[in-house]
Amino acid sequence: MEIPLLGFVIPTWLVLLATSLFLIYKYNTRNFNVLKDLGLDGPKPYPFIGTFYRSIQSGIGKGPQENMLRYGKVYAEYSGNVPVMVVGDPDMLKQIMVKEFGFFTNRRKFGPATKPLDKMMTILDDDEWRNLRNATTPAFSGGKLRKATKDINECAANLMNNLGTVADVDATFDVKKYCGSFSADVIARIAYGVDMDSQNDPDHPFIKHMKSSLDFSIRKKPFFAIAMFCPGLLPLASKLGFSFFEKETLDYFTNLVHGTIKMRKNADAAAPERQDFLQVMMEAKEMKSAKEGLGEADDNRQRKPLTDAEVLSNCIIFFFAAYGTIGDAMSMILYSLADNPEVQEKVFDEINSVLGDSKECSYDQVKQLSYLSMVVDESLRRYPPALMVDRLCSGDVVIKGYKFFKDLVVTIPVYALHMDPEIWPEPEKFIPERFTPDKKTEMNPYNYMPFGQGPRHCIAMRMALVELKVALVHVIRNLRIPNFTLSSKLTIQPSSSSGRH
Ligand code: HEM
Repeated sequence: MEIPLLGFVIPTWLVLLATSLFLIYKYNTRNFNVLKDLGLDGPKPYPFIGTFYRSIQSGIGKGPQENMLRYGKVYAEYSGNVPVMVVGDPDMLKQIMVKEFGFFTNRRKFGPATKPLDKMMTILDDDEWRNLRNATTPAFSGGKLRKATKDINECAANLMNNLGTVADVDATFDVKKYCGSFSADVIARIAYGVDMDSQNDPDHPFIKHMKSSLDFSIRKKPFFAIAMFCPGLLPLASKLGFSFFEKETLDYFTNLVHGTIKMRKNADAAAPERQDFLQVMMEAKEMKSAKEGLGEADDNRQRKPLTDAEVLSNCIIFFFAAYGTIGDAMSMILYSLADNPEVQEKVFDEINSVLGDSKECSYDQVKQLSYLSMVVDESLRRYPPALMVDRLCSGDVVIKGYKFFKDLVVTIPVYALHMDPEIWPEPEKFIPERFTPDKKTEMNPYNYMPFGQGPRHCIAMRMALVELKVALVHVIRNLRIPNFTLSSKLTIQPSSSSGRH
């Protein structure tokens, strides 16, 4: 059949195709005025990809940095066709992350959650999240961390020995792999009581699975590209079997966790009771410790027992969270020290004066390393492992004249905040003195948030900081780092040639 139009005869299939394309286009761009109507400016969105092309052009962290300079501290982005309000204004962030937390408790979802990761703390909502966070917070108390410092020291000594050994035979090597393994060994020991030693075995299945999980190239992770460009297609992609993680990887971690739980249950009843993360989770499942150690997010609601799925999901996610973030943070601190030899020397001197002859760094000594602390803070400012965090709005609320509505995604551009020249003069420069104790007291915490902010900030923040500092104590005390390229290849001079002992 053919349709006459303006003197031309057009085949029906062509008319149907054009109409379908037009309707798809209209459907896909239907939200493009939502934020404009609320008075927000931003880069021009395109059908299907929204404004994500800006991040591809400039880098995931740098896109918002450039946009903030151009459109101001509150502006509009589109993730595919999903409206996203980017907020870099510290007063508004205080409202969103703390004062109006009730409206911004949850995070954005990237597609349907799949087993065994469907109950991870990072993606749970509202009361389910609160219950889990309250149950697990006691596992990260100061007392537990103090006890764990011995294990952290042993893993850090192992890291230093491995870096020293590899530096003797190989001028350049991938430092992130070693730092990530260090962190994985720490979490395996202090959270699950397992002596994993992935550092000494580069072919350890843990490392293989972790590396493949954290490879976000489009070839390896088409699901990631779909999540960024066309989030609307995620349910379909999920049904077609696409996922962030390979099945083999999830099976590996499931077996690892189940094996550890089984071992723990079969353990000698006379053995001293463990106090680690796994024990806290297992007790929360039995409701044994419901009364003690109420978490910071606790609002006295009825505590519910954790389910098997919650225990499994969260045991797995802790490995992922620890490997990627600590590996990134530690590599970038070592890079900063190599790039600033005078800072490295100062850190070296401070470590020696605080530790004296002691081989290990105690929890109290960690607190005395004030210059090292400034170095870590500055490196996390300059190179935050999490470039942005987000919140999902659950209802209508007005903050500083801006209207937020249900299901609006709010992005907090951490990297852009940390690189704002109004707050951090010469932001590209590595200057630990930005974080002297006095300056830290005066600082607006909503301009600096490598671990997020408010009740949903990183649950392991204190542990991560102790881990990083203890690892640095062992490495810097014994090895000099003269060279480091940003392709994450580090050159280290071992103690024999550097004169460090
Ligand atoms: C340098 C290391 C680390 C950095 C920079 C980091 C950063 C972050 C950030 C930015 C968030 C989001 C906070 C927010 O939304 O306000 C987060 C959440 C989280 N992190 Fe970390 N993290 C680190 C290490 C770790 C480690 C070692 C673990 C586990 C042992 C961990 C477990 C988690 C969990 C479970 C959450 C979700 C908290 C919730 O939703 O309540 N992180 N982290």
